[in-house]
Amino acid sequence: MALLPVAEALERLLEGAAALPSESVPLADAAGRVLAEPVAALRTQPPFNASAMDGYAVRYTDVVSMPARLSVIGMAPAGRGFTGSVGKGEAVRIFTGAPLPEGADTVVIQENVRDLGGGSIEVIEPTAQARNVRRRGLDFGEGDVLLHKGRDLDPAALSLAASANHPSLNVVRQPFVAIIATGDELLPPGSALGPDQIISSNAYGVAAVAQSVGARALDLGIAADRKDAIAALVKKAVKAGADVIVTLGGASVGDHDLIHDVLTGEGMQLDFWKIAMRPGKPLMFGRLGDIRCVGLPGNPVASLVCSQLFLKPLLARLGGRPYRQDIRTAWLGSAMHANDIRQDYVRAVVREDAGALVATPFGIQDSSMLRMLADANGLIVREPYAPAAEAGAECSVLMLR
Ligand SMILES: Nc1nc2c(c(=O)[nH]1)N[C@H]1C(S)=C(S)[C@@H](COP(=O)(O)OP(=O)(O)OC[C@H]3O[C@@H](n4cnc5c(N)ncnc54)[C@H](O)[C@@H]3O)O[C@H]1N2
Ligand code: MOO
Repeated sequence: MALLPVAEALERLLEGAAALPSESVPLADAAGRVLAEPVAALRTQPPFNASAMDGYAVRYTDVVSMPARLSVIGMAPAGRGFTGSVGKGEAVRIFTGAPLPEGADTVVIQENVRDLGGGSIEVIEPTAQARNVRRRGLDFGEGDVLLHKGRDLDPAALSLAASANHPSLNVVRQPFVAIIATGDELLPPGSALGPDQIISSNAYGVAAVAQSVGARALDLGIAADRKDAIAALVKKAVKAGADVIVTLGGASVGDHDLIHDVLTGEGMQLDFWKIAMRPGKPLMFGRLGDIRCVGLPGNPVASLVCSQLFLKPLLARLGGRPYRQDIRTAWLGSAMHANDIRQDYVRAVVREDAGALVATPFGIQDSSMLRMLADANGLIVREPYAPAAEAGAECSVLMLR
């Protein structure tokens, strides 16, 4: 099978990927979710003309000339408005958030009032009409559309929805990813390893990639290099309701690379397998009914770079989130060789130098080397057959952090 260009692979992987159906969640569980529909206000806020300060509700015409002596006829704390009316020469003691009593149109802050005792006050500083009053509906009116479909429910959006009297919200269902590692050589972190064994590391990074775009990840553990063992975990993923099944390893051409056979045996229709990319050549993609199957290469760096380039945009789409890779222009910090047929993603340190970005690739790029990926903050993207480039030449960098 010819190697598929990266852009075409991404296009095929994203084909038909749209926001999943909505579900209603209580506000307390809605942080970070994506609105499936607009949110309109179920009430007006504030619902009445309200005092913005602690002080005295007065008639402006009474406090035009200073000092102005007024008699206090009642009290209006927040939550318990004064039911009478403020007449000429009268004031009501009022607190922040309380409804402005009938008759009054202005609030004088208490710092500008002298208490004369016996229910009398003297206003000693001039004020403006309607000062310290929040008009009814200042924030929003009933029926106003406050939040649009697709809005990420950040702190302000959540408090606004609560204030608009929504106890729950319709949000896009979170994409659910099941992750299956494969390989006889793999054991989970914390294991006592035999001489031929290594730690299964990929699932942790891949799950974090999924979570970074709001997906839920279920790590189904490690299947031995046997078709029945892998098939059992694939069945488990299907039963769990996965939207996406991610397999790790076994995607290449070796005798123990069984993923393709197992997935097609379970009913997957293969879309593509093997792409013109480094790292990540053996990437596989297919559909098992509505479930998308992404076969990531086993090499740890290939697993994570493919997750960044393919899994992240796919899950973002399914989750109703816009997503764009952060690609910037930089100068090369050191020379690079001519490239071959595979689009290259080269681990690099990107730093700012006199207002410009300089990207310096690491000398070794073996796709087993995780430490260098963790040290890198960007990937220099080199087109297939890019000619050799000198230090100082312009390049594209996909920022990782
Ligand atoms: N003859 C060929 N051999 C290989 C080719 C090829 O085109 N022809 N492609 C190479 C490339 S490129 C890659 S990438 C790897 C990927 O192969 P697989 O997807 O089949 O991965 P495995 O063989 O299962 O494992 C490769 C490597 O990664 C380690 N591994 C696997 N899973 C995990 C995990 N969950 N956590 C940590 N490390 C993992 C595994 O132990 C191997 O060392 O194939 C090349 N070969
Ligand atoms: O794609 Mo592989 O990751 O080049 O080693």
